[in-house]
Amino acid sequence: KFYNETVAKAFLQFYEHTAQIVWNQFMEATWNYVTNITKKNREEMLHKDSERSRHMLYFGTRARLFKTSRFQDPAVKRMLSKLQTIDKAALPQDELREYNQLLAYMETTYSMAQVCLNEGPCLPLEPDLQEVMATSRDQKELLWAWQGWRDAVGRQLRMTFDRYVQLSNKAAKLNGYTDMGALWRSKYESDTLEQDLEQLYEELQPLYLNLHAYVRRALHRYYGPELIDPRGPIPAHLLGNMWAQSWVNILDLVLPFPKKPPEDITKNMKSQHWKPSKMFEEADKFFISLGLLSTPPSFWKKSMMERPADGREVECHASAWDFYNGEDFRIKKCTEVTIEDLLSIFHQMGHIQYFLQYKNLSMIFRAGANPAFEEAVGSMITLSASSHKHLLSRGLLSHQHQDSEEEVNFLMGIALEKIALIPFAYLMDLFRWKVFDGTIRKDVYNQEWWNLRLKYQGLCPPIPRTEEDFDPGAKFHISASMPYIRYFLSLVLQFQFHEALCKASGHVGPLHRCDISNSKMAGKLLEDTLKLGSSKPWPEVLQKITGQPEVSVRALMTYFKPLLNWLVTENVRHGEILGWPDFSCTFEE
Ligand SMILES: C[C@H](NC(=O)O)C(=O)O
Ligand SMILES: [Zn+2]
Repeated sequence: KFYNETVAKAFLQFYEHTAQIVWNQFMEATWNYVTNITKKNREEMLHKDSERSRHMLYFGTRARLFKTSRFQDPAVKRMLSKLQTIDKAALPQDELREYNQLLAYMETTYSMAQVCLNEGPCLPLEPDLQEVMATSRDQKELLWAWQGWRDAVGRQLRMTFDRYVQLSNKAAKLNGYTDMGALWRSKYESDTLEQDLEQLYEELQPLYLNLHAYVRRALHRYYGPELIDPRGPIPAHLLGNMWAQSWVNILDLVLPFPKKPPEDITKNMKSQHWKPSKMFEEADKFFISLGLLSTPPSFWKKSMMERPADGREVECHASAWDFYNGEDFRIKKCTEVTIEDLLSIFHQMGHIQYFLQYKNLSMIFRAGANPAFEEAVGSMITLSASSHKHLLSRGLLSHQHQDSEEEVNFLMGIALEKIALIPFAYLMDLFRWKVFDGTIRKDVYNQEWWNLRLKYQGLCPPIPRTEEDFDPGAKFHISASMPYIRYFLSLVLQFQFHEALCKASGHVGPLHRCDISNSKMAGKLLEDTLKLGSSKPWPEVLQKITGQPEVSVRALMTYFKPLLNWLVTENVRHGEILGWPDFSCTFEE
C-alpha cells in the first residue's frame, strides 16, 4: 500500500497527461465510425477502445494501492476513488473484444435499420418513420411503422442482448458490484437512490394519471371505441412517437381549446428559410446572452448537423461530444427544420456548455455532478427557449398576447413532452436493473417489458407480442447500452434549475412565462454550478444552484399547476376514471 499523498499527486499527474491523449484518440475514432459506418472505421474504433481500456486498467488497478484514509486533500481522495471503477475494462482481453463487438453490433443494427414498403423505398427511422409516427392519423399506417421497426431492430437484438447482459454483469462483478445495474446506480453516490426515485415517481403520479385520462378521452373521440377503451390502457402506436415517450405530435388531437390553436412554429421556421446551421446559431446566441461561453470555431467545422447527402451510413441519434483536449467539442444530429429539432438542439448545446465550463478541470472531473445534471442543463434552457415570450422575441411567433385559454393550450404542449416522459424514463432502467439482477429472466424479457409499460405508462401493444420479439431493443439507449434514469431525474431537476435561474434573473409572475435569456445574473449562477463538473458530491452542487440539497418536484408542480387544475376539472366533468382498471390489452380482430 502507498501512504504518501505526494506520490498520489504525481500518479494523478501522470494519469492526466496520458489520459488526454488516449481519450482524445478514442473519441476521434468513435466519431469517425458513427459518422461514417464502415468496417475499417469499426476496426479502428475497436482498436482505440481497447487502448483506452488498457489505460483504464493500468491506472484503475494502481489507484487501489493508495491508502487514502489519512490524505489531506479531498480532491485527491475523490479522484483516486473515481479512477477505481473501470467498467468493461476489467474484463479479460478476449471477453472485452467480444463485448465491444456485440456493443457495436447492437448500436449499428439500430442505426442502419430500415422498414421497406411492399414495392419501393425502404424508410430509415430518422426522419421517415419518425415522420409517419408523428403525422399519420391512419392507425393501420401507424401500426405498419410501429411493427416494422420492431421487426427490423428489436428482433435482431434479442440473442445478442442476453450475452450482453452476461458480460456486463461479469464486468460489474470485477469492479466490485453485484451486477451492472448496481454499477450504473453507483454514479449517483446514494444508497437510497431507488427509494428516492420511487418517491419522486409517486409524487408525479397524479399529474400523469390526469394527463393520461384526458388524452385517452380525446383519442377515444378521434379513433372510436373499437380502438380505445376509456377505462383501459392506450394502444402504444397512437401517441405520435415510436416509443410513446413524447406525445407532442398529437397536440392537435388533444388541444384543450381547439378554437385557439397555437401558431405552427415549424411553418414559420420554414417560411423564414431557417437552415440547420441557423438553428445551432440560435442556441449558441442564447448561451452568449447569458454571458456564458460560445462554441469555438472547430465546433462549426467539425460537427455533423445534417444527415450526410453522400449516402454514408451514420448514426442519427443526436448526441454531444467532448474530445477531451479543451478545444474540440461537437454535436452529431440529423437535423430537420422543425421546432422539435430546434428544442433538441438547445438540449444538445446544454451538454456542450457543460463541456466548455469544466474543460480546465482534471480529466477525472470532466463530467456532470451526476448524469442527470448533464441532461438537465440543456432541457432547462429549453424551458426558456420554448416560452411564448422568447419565441415572440425571436420572431418565431407573431401574435403578442396569450390569454388564459391559450396558456392552457401552451402548457398542454409542454406537458405532452415532459409529463408523458415521466413513466417511460422511469421504467427504462427499472427493466434493465431487473434484467441485470436476474429478476427478469431471458425467456420472459418481452412480456416483462410490456408488464412495465402497462403498469407505469398505461399502454398496450397494438398487436399481440411474443418472446420472438424484443421490443425494448427498438429503443436507441438499450441498443447503445446507455443508462436512462438520468432523463427521469432530469425531468425533476430541470424545473428546480429553471425556478432558481428565473429567480436569479428577477423574473416575477408564473414560472411557465419565465425566459432567462439576456440575464447575466442567471448566467453567473449557472456558470458557477457547471464549472464544478463532478468534483463535488451532487447535493452540494444542487445546493449551490437552488439553495437546497434535495431533489424536489415542487418546482415542476408549480410550473404545471394551471394545467393540472384545468385537467382535474375537465376529468371530473367527464367522470373520467384515472388509471386503467380494464387492464387487459385487447386486440382489433
Ligand atoms: C429523452 C432522450 N433524449 C436523448 O437521448 O437525447 C431520448 O431521446 O430518448
Ligand atoms: Zn442529453
